[in-house]
Amino acid sequence: MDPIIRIAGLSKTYDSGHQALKSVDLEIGRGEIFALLGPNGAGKTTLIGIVCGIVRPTEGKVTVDGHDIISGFRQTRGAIGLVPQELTTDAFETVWDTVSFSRGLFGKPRNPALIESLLKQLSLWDKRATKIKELSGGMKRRVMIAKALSHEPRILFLDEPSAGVDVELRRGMWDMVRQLRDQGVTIILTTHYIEEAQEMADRVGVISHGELILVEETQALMAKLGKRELTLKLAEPMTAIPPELAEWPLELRDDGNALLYAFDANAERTGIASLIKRLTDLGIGFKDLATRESSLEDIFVSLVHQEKAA
Ligand SMILES: Nc1ncnc2c1ncn2[C@@H]1O[C@H](COP(=O)(O)OP(=O)(O)OP(=O)(O)O)[C@@H](O)[C@H]1O
Repeated sequence: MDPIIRIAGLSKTYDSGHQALKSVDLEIGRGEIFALLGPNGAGKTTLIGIVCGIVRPTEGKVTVDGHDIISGFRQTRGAIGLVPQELTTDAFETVWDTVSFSRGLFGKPRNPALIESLLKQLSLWDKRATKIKELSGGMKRRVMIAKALSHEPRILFLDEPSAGVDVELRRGMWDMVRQLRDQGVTIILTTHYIEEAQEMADRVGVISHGELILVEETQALMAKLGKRELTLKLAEPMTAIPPELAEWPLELRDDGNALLYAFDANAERTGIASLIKRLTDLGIGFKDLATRESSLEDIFVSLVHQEKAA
């Protein structure tokens, strides 16, 4: 991996005494899409804020494209586009003006052709003369993306890009993020929509209580921790799982109309054949049977749960 961002021993304690980050080490590869997952208050925004030079670290070192974020602030901030969680833009400005102005803030010469192509790519071209306050929430969010891209950054941070965005727009945004990656932009996103990470990210990092508890390639993580689930639709509903089935970790679902069995797909013996034989012996009939792979969401929930328990 050729890292574009290197984070080493990064800690942050706010003036309140709250430790939001605990010795985080992380490298982000050039041109990758990296998703940072974690429950509310885990420290994601703090981490992004530090890399972008908005929050001062308490300890540790961060470099962006070889430049230190503190001594080389101008170079590092210029390389980064940030789409914050909160919409921060002047409500009375037009789309065109606000995006053009953002470019100027980075000391870049005017480039109307670039602004035009950004607005077209983000389906904002026909809104270019509209005031921000007259836009829908999803449009405002796209304006924030256009602003963040206006100075042609090599790295884009998206903090909760899908919050409050409908499904169709979300898909459109994912396409745009992939296009940017194809153009060589490195993308780091935080998300609560695990599906978003599963769909887009090359790697995911899980942060909990300020600690980075896991960093892994998305596909490898799914393969390693992934479980499969077998659902048996019962011919007759059940009120309780019979004791004769105690050796399988079963759950009743769908008001007793279905039995769920989670198994390790990589194990030599899945236990399915013996379960079905036992059900037949007990005269328990089923109408249908289906298996499904667990999602990144299941994996994430169990990881954070395990960490809490520890
Ligand atoms: N300026 C601040 N002063 C004191 N504490 C802060 C400050 N900013 C954030 N915190 C605390 O630091 C912790 C991490 O916050 P942060 O915003 O980084 O979390 P997050 O993972 O981005 O959460 P969310 O998913 O809710 O955005 C939280 O407990 C938060 O209350």
